[in-house]
Amino acid sequence: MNQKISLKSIYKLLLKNKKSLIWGQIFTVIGILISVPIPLLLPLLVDEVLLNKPDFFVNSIDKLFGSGNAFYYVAIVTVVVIILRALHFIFGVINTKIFTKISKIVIFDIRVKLLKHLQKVNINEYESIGSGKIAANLITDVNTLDSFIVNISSKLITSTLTLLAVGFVIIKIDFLLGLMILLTQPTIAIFSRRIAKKTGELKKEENAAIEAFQSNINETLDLFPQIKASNKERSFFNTSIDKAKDIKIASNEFNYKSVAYEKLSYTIFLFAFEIFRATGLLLVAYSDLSIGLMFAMFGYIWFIMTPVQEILSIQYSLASAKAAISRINKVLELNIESDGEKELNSNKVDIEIRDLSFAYTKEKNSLNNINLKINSGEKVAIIGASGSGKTTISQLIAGFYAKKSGDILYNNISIDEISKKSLREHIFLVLQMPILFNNTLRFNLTMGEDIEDEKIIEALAIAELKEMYLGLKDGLDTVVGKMGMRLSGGQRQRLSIARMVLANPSIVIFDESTSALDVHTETKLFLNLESFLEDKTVITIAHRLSTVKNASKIFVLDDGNLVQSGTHKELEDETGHYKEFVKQQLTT
Ligand SMILES: Nc1ncnc2c1ncn2[C@@H]1O[C@H](COP(=O)(O)OP(=O)(O)OP(=O)(O)O)[C@@H](O)[C@H]1O
Repeated sequence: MNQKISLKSIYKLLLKNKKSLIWGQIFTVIGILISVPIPLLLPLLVDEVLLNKPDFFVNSIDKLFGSGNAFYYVAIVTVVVIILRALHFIFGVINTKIFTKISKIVIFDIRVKLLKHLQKVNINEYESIGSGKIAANLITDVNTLDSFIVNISSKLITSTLTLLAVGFVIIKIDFLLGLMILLTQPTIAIFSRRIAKKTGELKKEENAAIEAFQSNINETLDLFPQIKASNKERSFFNTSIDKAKDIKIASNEFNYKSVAYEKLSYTIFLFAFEIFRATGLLLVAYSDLSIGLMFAMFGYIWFIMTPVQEILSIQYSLASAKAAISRINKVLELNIESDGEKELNSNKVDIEIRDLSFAYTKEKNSLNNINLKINSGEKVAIIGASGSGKTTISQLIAGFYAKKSGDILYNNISIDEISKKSLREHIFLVLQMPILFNNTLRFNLTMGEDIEDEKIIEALAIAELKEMYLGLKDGLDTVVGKMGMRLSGGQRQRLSIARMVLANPSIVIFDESTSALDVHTETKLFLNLESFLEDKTVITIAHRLSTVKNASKIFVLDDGNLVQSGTHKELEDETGHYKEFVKQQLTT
């Protein structure tokens, strides 16, 4: 079972980069030590130079470089401040580089973990979440974790230490004003956050309106020909106009209110700032706070804004990280495909299905207690009404879905004990609607395997595609388009058959794989395939009597149950579904 992720496991992943983490923290502390005195330096010159009360700075400069006039002292301290700011910038960059790198390593580990898990997930489990959500987990949720990791690994420690250092300095300068600033700033920051949350809700509403419009317009444009054909363009476009109207309302609300809220929180900060300034002035007037230190205090009010905001933002970042972790874990919780170790060593594979049941959902079984045998080299057919379970049984034989109960045996080895890789090397499922990659014809035929062009063209000829291939300017390098859009349904089916020829499996399952072909092409195709399929086991799911008739065994499914089996001759006179099927075919 794949281990889920948690804050603890992320912490452990972070600790894997201990050395970098320690270096990062050392640079953090150096950066703080450099930055905290900055707001103090120039304001102190007010007292020491302008008000002529030389103290630590003037005395130190005199001792080190000799004495001078006001310009001389101000120039030296300004140069020092600029150097300190430059150093702070450099350490900040180094810090960001270290922590970003650590975070990217951790995030990469999480993505690999997810991808490795997905690779082994059961198809039915995978379908329960859907590709859209899985992609969102891999991209958005992992990105949320990324910013969380950067926040906790760098900002949390930097901000806390900065706040402690500044807190110490301002309380030391003046206890009352220092305490006031330390208590008021977070209160204002919390208030601003609340306001930001409201803005966030308005933004969400705007986004929802945009998404609704986007999905509506996408569908309308995708289905435009059908909409036109049913003379419904006016009603569809009116719905789009309504959705556009929703954007207008939501956008208007968000845009003006977000600016108003932002200005409100800034104004409240300015109120507090003015109160601090007034307190500072009074402290200068009625106590021993110097004018220079008062200015320094004003500087620290601005200075601590960032760390306070950052510490508060971690709380939100933590909440979104927790939500992202739980969504990512939903993917990691998906059951993985059972995989055995036994290999199918022979090209002759007998299949036996024993008491097999399967369900896509909890409510209903799609297959009930199926028992059947298919010997190596046999050509069998499966028929049944739509939804009777034909595709399901073929997918189970090919090992795509996990059975609910019973067993499938290949040369007497249970499906649970066989390696899925070995099983799929022996079985090829030719689907009715093959999915193609937005890649070249060559890639779609070989799936990236290195196969000589001659062999590929031979397979195309067997699949009755040579003529189409000869007409392609770029030959095998022609891009067939997303989902094979540039090929007709019949060409896609034949391409899948050519893929099967190249894969050369022992068992071939045709799941209505020639349904889009005309009878003439279908006949030619099966004539071409005859010698290729001679020694192979062939399971054909078909609706046409002509395809089924010559099978050595016909299995008839009805609502997930195997209701009849035998040859055409045996079944045609037997009362039951097959007789009905033959009658229906003859009348149509
Ligand atoms: N991915 C799925 N999730 C949930 N139910 C499914 C899924 N695929 C098929 N089913 C259901 O399982 C039952 C059997 O479907 P299956 O596709 O095997 O039928 P079929 O005989 O191949 O039908 P058709 O001839 O129309 O292709 C149906 O009731 C169908 O609705």
